[in-house]
Amino acid sequence: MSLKLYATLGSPPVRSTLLTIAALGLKDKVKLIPVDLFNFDHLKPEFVAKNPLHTVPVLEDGNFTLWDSHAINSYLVNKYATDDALYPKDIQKRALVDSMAHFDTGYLFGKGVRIIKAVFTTDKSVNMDELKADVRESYDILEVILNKRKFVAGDSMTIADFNIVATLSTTEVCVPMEKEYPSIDAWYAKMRQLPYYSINAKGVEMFRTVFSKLISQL
Ligand SMILES: N[C@@H](CCC(=O)N[C@@H](CS)C(=O)NCC(=O)O)C(=O)O
Repeated sequence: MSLKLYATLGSPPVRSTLLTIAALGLKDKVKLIPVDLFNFDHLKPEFVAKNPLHTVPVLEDGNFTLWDSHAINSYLVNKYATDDALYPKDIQKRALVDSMAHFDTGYLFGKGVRIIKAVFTTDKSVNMDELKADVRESYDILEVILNKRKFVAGDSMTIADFNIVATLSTTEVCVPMEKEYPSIDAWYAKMRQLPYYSINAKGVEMFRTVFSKLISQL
């Protein structure tokens, strides 16, 4: 096994993959290659050759290269897990996991990252109130989903929970929740109890430090 992950801990998608790696017990088998977004490592030709989207995370498994945390996480479970709990083989259960991956990409992370990009590039042209309202709408949607399920894609924890917890804990830094979300809170408490949750918590604190400094300059 020769696994490499191109990563930076501040990134929510990277953290979802690190949570997946921890859950699978692969931590000691994956070599982390740091990608410094502030140094524009991700725009260097050698990185763009691996991932034309120039995003982290990127996984290399031998000669196989894969980008996008959702694809990486499902690949890791498919290839290395001893059971299918984190990405069920049952077609309908798996479809629910996939639907939450798309919710992350299109809504929660998709909306939140627009704020993050604006702050990190000191782009003053965006309408921050509109962007924040979009993220808050995603919180409302997530509350409705979690009102009916114990975990984001059903009654047991899957890789979708790793994506959503990594994203939500980050968007919360940029867009604090303004009302009560009892179902999100109950789910969040379960996720925080994971023995390896500190991987995410550490990255969120790194993100908070940088974000707070930059937002004060915007
Ligand atoms: N859908 C992708 C999103 C990855 C993503 O946008 N990563 C950000 C860091 S949080 C990034 O690398 N941005 C650099 C860029 O867009 O050039 C995934 O889940 O991996």
